[in-house]
Amino acid sequence: MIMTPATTATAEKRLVIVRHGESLWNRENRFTGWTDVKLTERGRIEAIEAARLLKQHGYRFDFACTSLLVRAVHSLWLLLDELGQSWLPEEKSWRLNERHYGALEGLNKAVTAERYGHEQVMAWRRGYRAAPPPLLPDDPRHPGRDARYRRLAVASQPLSESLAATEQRVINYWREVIVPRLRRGEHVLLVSHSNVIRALVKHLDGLEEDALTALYIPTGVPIVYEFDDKIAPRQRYFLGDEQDIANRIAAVIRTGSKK
Ligand SMILES: O=C(O)[C@@H](CO)OP(=O)(O)O
Repeated sequence: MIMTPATTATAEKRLVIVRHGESLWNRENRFTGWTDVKLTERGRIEAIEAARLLKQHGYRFDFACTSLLVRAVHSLWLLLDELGQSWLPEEKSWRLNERHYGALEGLNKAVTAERYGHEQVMAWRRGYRAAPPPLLPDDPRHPGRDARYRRLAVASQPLSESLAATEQRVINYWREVIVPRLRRGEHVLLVSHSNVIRALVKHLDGLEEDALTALYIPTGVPIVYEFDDKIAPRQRYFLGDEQDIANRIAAVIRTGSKK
């Protein structure tokens, strides 16, 4: 992904993607997935700082979307508040939820690597086809037991997801909700999760599966996409200070080793 200064805040068809700020389980280095974990104070500040950067460069939005998980919802609300756009129409969708990490949710990533081996854990975390071990059908964390997923068809309630499966639902959302709005010239803000953003970037940039192992998404850094009339990406860049972004990416790469 290239990095350029934001000189085109008024581009006609634009999507800005922000990964939610640090969550309690990001801090503790635990697999999170569909577990609904709150932001840390640092995570709240990251969301506010992302909004300040957008504001400073003149970004405004017509529509915002996020997942059904509070770390993303609260990040969006903090962003909109700081942008002075809390009135914006917004939509929450399970399709923008983090990848379901199955039976790994709650486990420390470094401890899991000791138990299953580093290679296996990296295949689950950064590979494309490997799905983590699923939840058992009677697990109290089964999505069917959670009120927010009650209207979701049983076949769509995951017990674990590979990145490929995550990509499918994310692309459905992209095609059904975001593309029509971009075609109308709307500016869309999407606040979501690491693996949702990796899946969407793979799709938009036409990345090969192999390239995914090196694709890391820092928390709270706006990723800007500008599109042509056919909604093909014309430009994409991180917004912010290059060194700061490099440090944040390095911090994400280091996750996995902290107990
Ligand atoms: O635990 C998770 O839900 C995700 C994001 O924090 O982890 P990873 O980056 O390892 O895919």
